[in-house]
Amino acid sequence: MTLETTLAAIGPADEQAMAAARELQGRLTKPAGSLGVLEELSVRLAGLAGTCPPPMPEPAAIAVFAGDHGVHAQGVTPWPQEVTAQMVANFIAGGATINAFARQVDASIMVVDVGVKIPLHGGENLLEANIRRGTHDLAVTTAMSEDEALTAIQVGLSVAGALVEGGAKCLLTGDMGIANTTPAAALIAAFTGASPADVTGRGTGVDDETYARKIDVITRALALHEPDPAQPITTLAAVGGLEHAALAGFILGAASYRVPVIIDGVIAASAALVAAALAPNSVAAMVAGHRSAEPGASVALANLGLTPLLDLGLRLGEGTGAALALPLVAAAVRVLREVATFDSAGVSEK
Ligand SMILES: Cc1cc2ncn([C@H]3O[C@H](COP(=O)(O)O)[C@@H](O)[C@H]3O)c2cc1C
Ligand SMILES: O=C(O)c1cccnc1
Repeated sequence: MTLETTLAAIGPADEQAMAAARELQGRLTKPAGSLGVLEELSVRLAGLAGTCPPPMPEPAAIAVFAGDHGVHAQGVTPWPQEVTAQMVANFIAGGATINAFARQVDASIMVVDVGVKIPLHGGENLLEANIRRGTHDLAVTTAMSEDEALTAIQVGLSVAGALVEGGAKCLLTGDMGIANTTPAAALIAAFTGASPADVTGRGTGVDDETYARKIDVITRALALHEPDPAQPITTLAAVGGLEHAALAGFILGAASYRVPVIIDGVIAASAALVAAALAPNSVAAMVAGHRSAEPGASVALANLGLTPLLDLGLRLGEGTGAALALPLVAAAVRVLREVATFDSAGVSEK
């Protein structure tokens, strides 16, 4: 699928299926509204699937998109860039937190190299789709060309397509890329109009000095590029990252198949803003897994009108918050599929 045909395929939520889900929730053997956010989620998932009840989000597939960042040169993170490649090797070996969580929730993991600096070697769950070995420094020039951003989006679209065609009923976003909270914050500032100070966080846990430098780097980048949110690809190319671009494509791909996509933390949330700017209806496919400790994530989710399911103070990325939210998404659907109605169970109504 090309980006153009994908965008054209992303329609609005099905109002009839949503009305049916709302009506069914009111007949199930529990006080109406008593499942709070999960009821709203079930209604949204019915609207996405175009049927009530919607399918269970199983099997679920996580895609971890990895890339490096030229802005690392500005000293926005204490970690060396080679950690990106080393962590990709860890994902392939099954030893990272996301591997443990994926096993916990029975989701598959695919790792996609879209921009890692150091060449990676094999592994059956590694997709080698490197576009360039790290972006340029967004504080001094555009991070990537628009062609490169489009190619990365295309990789994300293809990965979503392959996973859904392979049977996945729910997609989960994952990321790995030392320094990638900086382009994420820059994208969130560019698309929401929020100030750099309000969207910049401490990423892997940077000290006060690095934190102040990060805000300054993002402020300078926005002054240099003057990104226009009405030009999403130009904005993405100027201040984004290759994994952010691929994630935007992945989210759009899920939306075009009308399959839910669980948004993880701040990197995925920034990519979700790109996706929404390209196809506003894609928001119907997005489920916010959790509220990352990165302040930009909350700004982005509020802008998208999404309520995060979990709030655990997570600030890891990799897809960890999305994985932990998966059982809640499944539970929300299971209610519509399995809970008896007052009528069928012979329970008296008020
Ligand atoms: C060992 C390690 C494992 C990680 N797994 C995810 N991240 C997360 O932290 C990085 C972003 O934070 P910053 O912008 O501060 O560099 C990304 O790689 C993200 O996926 C990790 C970071 C480290 C160090
Ligand atoms: O919210 C995230 O995704 C996140 C936060 C800190 C570091 N890396 C990722």
